[in-house]
Amino acid sequence: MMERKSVLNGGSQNSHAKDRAVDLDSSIDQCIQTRIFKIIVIGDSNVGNSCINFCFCGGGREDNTIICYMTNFPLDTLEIEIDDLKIVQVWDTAGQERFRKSMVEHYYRNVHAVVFVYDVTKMASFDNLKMWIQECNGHSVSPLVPKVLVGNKCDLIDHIQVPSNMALKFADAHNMLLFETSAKDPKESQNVESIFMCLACKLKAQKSLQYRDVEKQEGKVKLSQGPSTKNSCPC
Ligand SMILES: Nc1nc2c(ncn2[C@@H]2O[C@H](COP(=O)(O)OP(=O)(O)OP(=O)(O)O)[C@@H](O)[C@H]2O)c(=O)[nH]1
Repeated sequence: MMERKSVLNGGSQNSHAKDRAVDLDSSIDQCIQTRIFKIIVIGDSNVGNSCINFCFCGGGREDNTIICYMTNFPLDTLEIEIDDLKIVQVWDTAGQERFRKSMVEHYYRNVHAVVFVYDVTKMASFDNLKMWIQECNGHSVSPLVPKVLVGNKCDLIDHIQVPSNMALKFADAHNMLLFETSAKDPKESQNVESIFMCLACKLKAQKSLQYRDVEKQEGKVKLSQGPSTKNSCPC
């Protein structure tokens, strides 16, 4: 919260001045609250990117701390609000290669977090992760940008080709957390949620750091976040 004392002190100020000060405060607060993060979901066509997004968005959430809605053009976009964060998640549409290539620059620009997805029943989709990581790095996505690895379709237990320990090794080597999920099995939907909650946590932590930087640089406008009272980070 922004410190308000310096603006509101001075008993002779009339109520209009106070109202203006409060307006200023709330517009700054609003500015903070609508900070937008862009998360991209990358992986071979058919691994389940869209289903994962839909599962998270439409998965029958009982609380109302997360609000999400989708648009379809030019890319599918999912907006998620978590506490005071607004997260924008964008993913490839229908695996259309021609479309993807023409949008690729736009896709990677100003990204805040990356989710790499493979299909646990298709070794090729796991092998191709190297190519996706290369493409991501080739578009100057900073190593500091949080990245997670998701093995989807783990409900198809009789068809699993990518063993967990192999995926874990890969995730470790690339400094990522691994989530094994199913966008189809409701019992696994918690894991889908954990992916985005984990990223939200990381992004929130980064945001706190940025606030402290502002605090240091600008003595007058003091932006700081109080310590979190509950830790809902699943990672
Ligand atoms: N069994 C199972 N099927 C899944 C799962 N997730 C997705 N699918 C199915 O896999 C197929 C592809 O899912 P999509 O979400 O469209 O995959 P995508 O990665 O978005 O594919 P593109 O749109 O081509 O990029 C669909 O038939 C889904 O129903 C899962 O967790 N388990």
